[in-house]
Amino acid sequence: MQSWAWPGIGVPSGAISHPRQEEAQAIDQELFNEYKFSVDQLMELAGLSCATAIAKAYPPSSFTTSQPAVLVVCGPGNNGGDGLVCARHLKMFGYQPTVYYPKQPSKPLFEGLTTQCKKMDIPFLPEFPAEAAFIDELYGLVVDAIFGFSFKGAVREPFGSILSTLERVTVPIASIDIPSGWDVEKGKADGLQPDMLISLTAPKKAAMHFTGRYHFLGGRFVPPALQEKYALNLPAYPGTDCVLQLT
Ligand SMILES: NC(=O)C1=CN([C@@H]2O[C@H](COP(=O)(O)OP(=O)(O)OC[C@H]3O[C@@H](n4cnc5c(N)ncnc54)[C@H](OP(=O)(O)O)[C@@H]3O)[C@@H](O)[C@H]2O)[C@H](O)CC1
Ligand SMILES: [K+]
Repeated sequence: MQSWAWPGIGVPSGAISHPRQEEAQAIDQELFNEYKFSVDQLMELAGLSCATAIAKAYPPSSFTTSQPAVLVVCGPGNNGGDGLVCARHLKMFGYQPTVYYPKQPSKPLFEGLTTQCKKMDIPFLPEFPAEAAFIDELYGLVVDAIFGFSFKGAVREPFGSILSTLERVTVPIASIDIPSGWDVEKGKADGLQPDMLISLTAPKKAAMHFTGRYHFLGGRFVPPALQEKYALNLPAYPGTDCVLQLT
């Protein structure tokens, strides 16, 4: 299909920008404070982008498990919220998602997203599988929605153990925004090495260290003036698509 841009968004001639951690957080804050988006709005678009990118890279027919079973691991912040939205859309798309959500914030946004998933018969695991082999046996894909662009420092439990198990799984991992455990700018050579990365808004600096097969851009909600202010130089999304394959 031919690519075209919405009026007002030029097709950039240079390379896509890779914001640093502080820039990514500043863009996020500006979307909320200056542009008056609500978190729920952007999270819905972010999570839908993730489910859409996953459906493009891993259609249900590509699964070798008896069902297109997906384990979605959610962290305590907004990256985890994107994971919950992604799980709900995956279910709508015909996948069988299961969620693991060990640190559930008592905030209406996350409680609402959790209820929505449960009412769609998406199971929540009470414990994380102890062995990577169990994950390989039961699921054809893992969605990593543990940490996004606010991750800092050494990983604290229970996420350290979860990440060390995920580092040993052999089924593909799709990371939302940042591979969890990675420094947002420097990456982590001995950390999780996902097969897919879905960068939201713009790929963060760490994305330059991504070596997996599929890199998608999602979160098609950044107004042109904000793209220009931060010189994001985003490529044009194809037609009305909410995702764009970068590699
Ligand atoms: N503009 C956009 O593109 C949008 C992106 N979205 C998604 O939001 C995340 C960023 O969300 P945020 O809530 O700011 O942060 P995180 O999800 O990355 O993580 C915050 C929580 O993680 C805990 N944390 C941080 N470091 C560690 C660590 N070393 N060990 C354990 N836990 C850690 C932190 O805990 P605290 O105790 O420090 O509070 C937080 O609980 C972005 O990446 C996108 O995925 C939005 O959905 C929409 C807009
Ligand atoms: K992540």
